[in-house]
Amino acid sequence: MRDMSMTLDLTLTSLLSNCDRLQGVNMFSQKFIRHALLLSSRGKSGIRCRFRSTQAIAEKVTDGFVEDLRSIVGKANVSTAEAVRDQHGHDESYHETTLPDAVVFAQSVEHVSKVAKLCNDNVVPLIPFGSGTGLEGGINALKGGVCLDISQMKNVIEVNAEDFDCTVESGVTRGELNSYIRDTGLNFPVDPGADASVCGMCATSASGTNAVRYGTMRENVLNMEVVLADGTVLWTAGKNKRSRKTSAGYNLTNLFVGSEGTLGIITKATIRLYGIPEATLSAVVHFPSIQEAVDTTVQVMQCGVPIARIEFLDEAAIDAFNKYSKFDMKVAPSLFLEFHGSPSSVEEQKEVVEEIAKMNNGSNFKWATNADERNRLWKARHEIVYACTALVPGSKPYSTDVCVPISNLPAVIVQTKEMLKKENLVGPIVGHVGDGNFHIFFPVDHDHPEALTKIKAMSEKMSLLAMEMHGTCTGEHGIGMGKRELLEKEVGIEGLRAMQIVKNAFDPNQILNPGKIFPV
Ligand SMILES: Cc1cc2c(cc1C)N(C[C@H](O)[C@H](O)[C@H](O)COP(=O)(O)OP(=O)(O)OC[C@H]1O[C@@H](n3cnc4c(N)ncnc43)[C@H](O)[C@@H]1O)c1[nH]c(=O)[nH]c(=O)c1N2
Ligand SMILES: CCCCC(=O)C(=O)O
Ligand SMILES: [Mn+2]
Repeated sequence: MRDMSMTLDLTLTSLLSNCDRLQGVNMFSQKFIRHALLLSSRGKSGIRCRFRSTQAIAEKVTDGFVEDLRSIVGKANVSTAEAVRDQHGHDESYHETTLPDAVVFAQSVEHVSKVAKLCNDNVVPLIPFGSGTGLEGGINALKGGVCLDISQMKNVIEVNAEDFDCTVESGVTRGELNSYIRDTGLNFPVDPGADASVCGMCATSASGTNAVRYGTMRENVLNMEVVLADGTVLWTAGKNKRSRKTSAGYNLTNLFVGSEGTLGIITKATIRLYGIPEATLSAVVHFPSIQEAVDTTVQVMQCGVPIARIEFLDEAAIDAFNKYSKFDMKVAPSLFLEFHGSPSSVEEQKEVVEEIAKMNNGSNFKWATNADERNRLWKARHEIVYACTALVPGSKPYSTDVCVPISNLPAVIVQTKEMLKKENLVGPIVGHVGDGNFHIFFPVDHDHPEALTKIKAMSEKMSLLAMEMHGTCTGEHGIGMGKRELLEKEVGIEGLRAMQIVKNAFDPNQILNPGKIFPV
C-alpha cells in the first residue's frame, strides 16, 4: 500500500513564511492553521503543529492488503462482496450509502489490534461497525477502507450483581444484555429504542427515553477496553477497575464516550446496572396545545419528581403512531409517562404529575399497569421512526436532535413549530422532553434533492436556535456526517482546535473513521 501522505511538518513560525503551502490543505486545516498563526503572532501559542492533509488517506485496498487481513482473522472473516459492503456502508438514516472496500468480522481483541496496526502501517481508513443503528451516517465509509464489524464478539465477561455493574464485549446489544441478566433482578436501563450494541452506544454517547432518570451513557460507563489506531490496547480507567468514582488523572473514559469511532475501537465496556423497580406504572395524557404539554414537563421536572420517562409526541407524531402501531389515541399533543419505585412512591409521583397535568388542561389520562400493555406502548414509541417513515413510501429518516436547558424548552419547541409552518414543512415532533431534548422527523426522498436542501436549512436554523438558547445541536445522535459544519459554532474555534489536537494525538495518520465529526 502506498503512503500518499503529504505530511506538512511545520512549525508555526515556518508557516508564517509558507502561507502558499496551505493551498493543498483542506478547508478546516486551512482555517485551523490560520487561527494558530493568529494566536502565535499574538504570542499565545507555542504549540508545534503537525498536519496531514486529507490526501494522506489511501484510496484503495489492494488484493495483497486483503490477503494480509485474511491472514489475521481467517479467510471466512473478510468479505469484499458488494452486498456485504453495501450492508456496512450505511446506517438507518437518510445519508446515502458509501461503501468500504472490505469488511472484516473480528472475533477477538487480538484481531482488532492486529487489523488496526495493519491499517495504520498502510494508512488505510478503518471504520468500527457496532450494529448499524446510528442516525448520523457514522459508519459510512467516506474514504473507503476497512469496515471493522465487531458485532460477533458477544461475551458477557462478568456480572457483579452485588456491585451493580457488568462488563460486556463489543457485540453485546442492550436487549441481549438485559435478557442475560434478567434473573439477577437487575437491568441496564439506557434505552435508545433500537437494539444497539452497548459499545456502539458508548461510541455515540446514546441515551433515549430513560435518560431523564438513569442518565446517558456518559454517566453509566465505568471503564472501557479500547484499541488505539496503532493497535495498542488500553483500559480507560485501568485494567479490571470498576469503582463508582475516580479522580485518577484525566477522564479517558469520557473522552472515548461520544468519540464516534474517531479515537479508538471500544472492544469492552464496564457499565452500571440498576435494580428492576418494584413497581412500574405508565400513562398517556393529551393536551389542547404543545405549550401546555411542555409546560407540564417543565413543572414536573422543577418539582423534582423522579420520573423514569417523560416523552412528548405532537399531533402529527400521534397520528403516525396510531396508523403504524394500531393504536387509537386522541390526535393531540401528548405526554407518555413512566414511574418507577416502590408502590407508595409510584403512587405519590402519579398524584403530583396528575395534578400538574390537570392544571395545564391535560385530559384523557390512560394508565397502563400490566407489563404487556406497557411493553406495547413503549415498543410503539420506539418504533416512531418507522411509523413516520411509513407515511412517505420510499423515504429515509432525517431527524433533528436539539437539546436545551429545560426552562428554555417551551420557547424552543413553540418557535420550532412556527418555523415549520412558515417553511411549509411537515415534520412530526417527538422528544425526551424531561432532558430538554427533542427531534423533528423529516422523511427524505432522494428523488427530490430540493426537499433535502430545505430540510437541511430548517435543521440548521433549529440547531442555531438551540445554541442561542444555551443548548446543543445534538443531544444524543452525535455529529457523524450530518452536523460537522455545526460543531465549530457550538464549541467555538478554540474548542474545535482542542478536539483536533486530541484527534491528531490519538490518530496521527487519520485512519479512524475519517471525515466524521470535523468540518470538511
Ligand atoms: C429506531 C431508532 C431509534 C433511535 C435510534 C436509532 C434507531 C434506528 N438511535 C440511534 C442509535 O441507536 C444510537 O446511535 C446507537 O448508539 C448506535 O449504536 P450502534 O451499535 O448501532 O452503532 P453504529 O454501528 O451505528 O455506529 C455508530 C457510530 O459509532 C461508531 N462505533 C460503533 N461501535 C463502535 C465501537 N465498538 N468502538 C468505536 N466506535 C464504534 C461507528 O463507527 C459510528 O461512528 C437513538 N439514539 C439515541 O441516543 N436515542 C434515541 O432515542 C435513539 N432512537
Ligand atoms: C425522529 C426520532 C429519531 C429517533 C429517536 O431518537 C427517538 O425516537 O427518540
Ligand atoms: Mn431520541
